[in-house]
Amino acid sequence: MNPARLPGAPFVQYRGDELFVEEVPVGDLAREHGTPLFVYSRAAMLAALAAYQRGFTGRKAKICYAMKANSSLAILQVFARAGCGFDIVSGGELERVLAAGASGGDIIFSGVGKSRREMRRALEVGIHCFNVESEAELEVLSEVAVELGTRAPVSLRVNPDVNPLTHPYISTGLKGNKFGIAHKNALRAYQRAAALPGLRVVGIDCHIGSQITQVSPYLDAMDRVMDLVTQIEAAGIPIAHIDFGGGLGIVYNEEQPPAADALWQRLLQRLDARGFGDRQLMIEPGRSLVGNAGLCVSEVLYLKPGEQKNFCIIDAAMNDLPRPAMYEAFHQIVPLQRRIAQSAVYDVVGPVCESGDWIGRERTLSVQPGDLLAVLSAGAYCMSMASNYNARGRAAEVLVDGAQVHLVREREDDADLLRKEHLLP
Ligand SMILES: Cc1ncc(COP(=O)(O)O)c(C=O)c1O
Ligand SMILES: N[C@@H](CCCC[NH3+])C(=O)O
Repeated sequence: MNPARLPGAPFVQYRGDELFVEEVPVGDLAREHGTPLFVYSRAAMLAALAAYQRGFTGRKAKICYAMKANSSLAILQVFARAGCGFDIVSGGELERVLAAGASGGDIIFSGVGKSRREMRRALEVGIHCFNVESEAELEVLSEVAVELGTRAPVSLRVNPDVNPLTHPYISTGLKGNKFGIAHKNALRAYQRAAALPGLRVVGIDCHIGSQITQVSPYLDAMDRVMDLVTQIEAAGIPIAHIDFGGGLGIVYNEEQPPAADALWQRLLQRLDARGFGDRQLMIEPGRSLVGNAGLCVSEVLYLKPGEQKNFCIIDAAMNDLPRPAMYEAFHQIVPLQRRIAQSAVYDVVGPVCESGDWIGRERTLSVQPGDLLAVLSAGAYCMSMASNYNARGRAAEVLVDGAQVHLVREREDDADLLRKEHLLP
């Protein structure tokens, strides 16, 4: 049966009719570790990173993995060991990335709602900079830094009002979004930052959205950021680095996003043409580094013919794979063992008590109860958004490295779920 390779799943392929991740049959992993089970390919992550590194050859650039995409410790370790920095959005992410071996100087801190406690801790560990998202946050950060007798390095996240041409829930750089400081107020905010006693301006930042599959929104945002840098520097405030955020899309179905190196070739041409090519650059990719490197294995529990539809009920659910419920997102679903047998059209759903608990709609599958399925492109925004809804423990995770398998997260059991709660007297 062909094709052996699956679109959007590098390092995942059929050998004969059996699905492998790198050198390992995925079915063996499910039998050993149970389901639902996330499986990641280390080689796929490093290949995705290498595309960015190629794109920046000969440039001053720092790749800061946006760890919200997948903050499992082993994945952070892979990127830390490969020399990445990290984009974080909470004190929890800060502690995780430090635990995985990153150092403070490799970390940038984004997010609209940083608390004083989070700011203090980030200053104590010497992070590279705060991406500040409002004028009010500038004031608070300055106060916290003064209390600690230091100056906080800041980069202001500007909202360029550019449409990233993606799902509205994951657009962040439009006027109506909560993120960043409006383009028209940015100069004023920089002047305020430069005057505050606890701040040191180091850069400018912008991130317009996620799962972007076209180059033009990046070019538009870049133009607006470069216009601003010119204005801010004319006002006497030097900008040491420019951060263009993340957002590059991946293949879930039939998308055709540019490769990271091709995208950056285009963007660097524009930067060079405008005389900004020798600046220190930063980027914050998340999904494009891990999304296609992971899959989730699930067992078929029941087949349920309905009046209007057939349902294929699997043991993974919206608490494990929230993207379909949240964004009507598409993930490919393939069998671990291909077979020539009669197929039918199913809605693939989980056991959670919500009609929104579906993983795939109208999929043609040849399945029986007990079969194993793989939900592809599940490396980003799946485990990191997983929940315990319906008192379901979160899945286990394994990382495949060639023929080696590492269990990197154990399955949460019922005792784990009860641990932090107290009965009334
Ligand atoms: C500030 C910031 N940087 C980086 C990212 C990473 O985005 P993506 O996973 O689309 O690359 C996000 C998420 O959209 C973000 O909010
Ligand atoms: N969680 C979103 C991406 C959000 C990006 C964070 N700003 C997704 O799965 O597509």
